[in-house]
Amino acid sequence: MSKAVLVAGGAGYIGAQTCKVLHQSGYIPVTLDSLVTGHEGAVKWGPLIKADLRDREAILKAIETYGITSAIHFAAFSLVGESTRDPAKYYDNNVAAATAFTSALIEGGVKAMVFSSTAATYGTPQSDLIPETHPTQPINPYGASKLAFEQALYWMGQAHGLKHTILRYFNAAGADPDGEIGESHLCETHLIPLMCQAALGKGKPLTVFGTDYDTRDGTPVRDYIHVVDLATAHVAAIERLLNGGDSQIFNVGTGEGLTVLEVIKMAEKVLGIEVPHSFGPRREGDPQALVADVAKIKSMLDWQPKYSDLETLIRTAAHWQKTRPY
Ligand SMILES: NC(=O)c1ccc[n+]([C@@H]2O[C@H](COP(=O)([O-])OP(=O)(O)OC[C@H]3O[C@@H](n4cnc5c(N)ncnc54)[C@H](O)[C@@H]3O)[C@@H](O)[C@H]2O)c1
Ligand SMILES: O=c1ccn([C@@H]2O[C@H](COP(=O)(O)OP(=O)(O)O[C@H]3O[C@H](CO)[C@@H](O)[C@H](O)[C@H]3O)[C@@H](O)[C@H]2O)c(=O)[nH]1
Repeated sequence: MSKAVLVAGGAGYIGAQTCKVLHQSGYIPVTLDSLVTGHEGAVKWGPLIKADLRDREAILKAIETYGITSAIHFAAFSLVGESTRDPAKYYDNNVAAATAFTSALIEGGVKAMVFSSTAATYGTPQSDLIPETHPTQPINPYGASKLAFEQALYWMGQAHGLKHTILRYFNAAGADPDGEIGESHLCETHLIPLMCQAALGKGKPLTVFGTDYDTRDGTPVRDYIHVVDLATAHVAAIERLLNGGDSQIFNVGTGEGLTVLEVIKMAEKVLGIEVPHSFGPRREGDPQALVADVAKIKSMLDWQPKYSDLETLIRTAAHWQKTRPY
């Protein structure tokens, strides 16, 4: 069994962390990334091939050079707001380029693939906990593009025998506990990094988007999952496929929901500093609550979150924001 895994998007936030955990688990992560939103400095645990998802020749050459038999696909655009303004950009990269990438993998004889999907495929939740069987009715082009590729992958798997695991992440957060890598998006929209930047005086005061939701304190509820726990879920998923496992969809979250104000209060306690914030209107497209039902991944992948308590999420995210080299 080859130990080399092709990681498309390995220079990004979640991809780089997964490369680190792959390396710690005895694999060789081979990153394929155009660096459109990623960072060369985040690729530390294996080679970097600077190429686009559509670069068939580069993909086939990588497969041959490193003896690759499995891949993880992180490379995508993922800004919900931008997707509503420019849906074609999202279908082009997240569906068309992803399909070209997968075709090249199949041509090169790759038999196993893990794909980064999202809770945004579900749309407005119809239950407190969202199981994988929940209806998928995305309410923005980003979620729709991820769902469209899930479906393309299903049919390509049926036609060509490509076994795949779809991981639907809830809210990725936190940073490498060793401080080597972390979240560094040029256009940052996520709560936890923006909150840490505000607290550390490195960014604008935070605006809390909406206080009139039907939740404990009026602010939206999310299921925050530490990036290291996400990374270990990918390694478990690839190992299951390499050991003959069938194609499956898994939620990746904690099963616990936290409001925006609970996150801010914990940050003030953990960091011992005030988070400057004000209250604004709801952000368009934000669902009231998104919390994963994680029974399936816990039983079938034998996976448990270890770093996703709110204190560790905030400590690691804040440490990264204080010291980050990129
Ligand atoms: N961050 C979250 O909370 C979250 C939640 C659910 C799902 N996801 C999914 O996880 C994946 C990774 O997210 P992230 O936050 O690490 O994003 P990121 O922007 O940090 O990483 C994406 C990486 O893919 C690369 N890339 C994009 N398009 C490419 C292309 N056509 N060819 C080659 N490389 C390309 C970028 O340069 C970047 O390094 C995405 O697919 C995203 O949709 C993220
Ligand atoms: O400046 C900010 C930023 C965010 N929020 C709130 O914080 C929560 C979390 O927001 P954010 O960190 O932007 O994440 P989400 O919008 O929930 O989306 C993330 O989580 C989804 C799955 O749950 C993924 O599909 C997306 O890719 C990923 O960005 C939401 O209630 C926002 O309204 C604020 O109040 N102020």
